[in-house]
Amino acid sequence: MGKPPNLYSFASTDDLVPPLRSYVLNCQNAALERHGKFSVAVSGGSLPKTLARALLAQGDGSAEDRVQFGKWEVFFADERCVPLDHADSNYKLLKDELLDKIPGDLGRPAVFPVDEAYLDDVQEMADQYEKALVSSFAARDSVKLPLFDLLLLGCGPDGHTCSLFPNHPLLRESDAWVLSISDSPKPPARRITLSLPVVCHGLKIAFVATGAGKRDIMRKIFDTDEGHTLPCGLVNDGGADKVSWFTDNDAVHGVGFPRRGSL
Ligand SMILES: O=C(O)[C@H](O)[C@@H](O)[C@H](O)[C@H](O)COP(=O)(O)O
Repeated sequence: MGKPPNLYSFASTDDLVPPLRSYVLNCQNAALERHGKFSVAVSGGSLPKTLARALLAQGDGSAEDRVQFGKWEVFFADERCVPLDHADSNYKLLKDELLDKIPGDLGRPAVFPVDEAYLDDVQEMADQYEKALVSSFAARDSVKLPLFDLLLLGCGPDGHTCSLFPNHPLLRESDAWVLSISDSPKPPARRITLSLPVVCHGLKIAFVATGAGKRDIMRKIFDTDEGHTLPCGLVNDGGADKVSWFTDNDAVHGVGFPRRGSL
């Protein structure tokens, strides 16, 4: 097993937002230096709201603290098989919370939503999304797996992440980059998701988990053997010290796993 993941904990979500911004901007700046683009995959749930707070905040005016949205490529770590303007759509969530609020002078990200033409066929939707990734990544880097500069993920109360659920056969998928699921325990049932190997391959992988509702699952993920079998635990093990958790004290109350002091 590789090095342990980094667990950061802050007094509140308010206190988590500035370090999350610094972390994302460090990833952005390193990516821009490396290849002039910043490829990000984003989940749904509570993440887009917290992310928007971090990225739309007033910066300190320095070059390093500038969000260069015009150089971002935004993909979806998972998506629900619904129209893009549906209340359940992760694209709509991100658009409402963040994309529509980006000030013009920060540039417009290139955003890659799922193709609505395939709403009737979730497997085809996954295949088409994989094709979009192939065009963006394989064409650029001729890689076996897409290398996201950063994946921004949430953690469900059962330990799921993206639309990878505990004990689901999708966890064993090792070939496809994008998978379909028709029996998601969290509604809606039909979704697409990045595969576990793609998530773990990311250059940096960040989880944001806040609130007392996450306490039990955080203890399980970090302090028990069973935690290593849960999707979030599998990402911890597969991604090792590329993984960072941004949590508040409520979420990690009683967790024995050592926290890291600062970024
Ligand atoms: O579309 C989805 O359902 C999400 O991508 C899912 O994986 C989410 O990130 C977690 O369920 C955590 O959600 P919360 O942050 O709202 O707890």
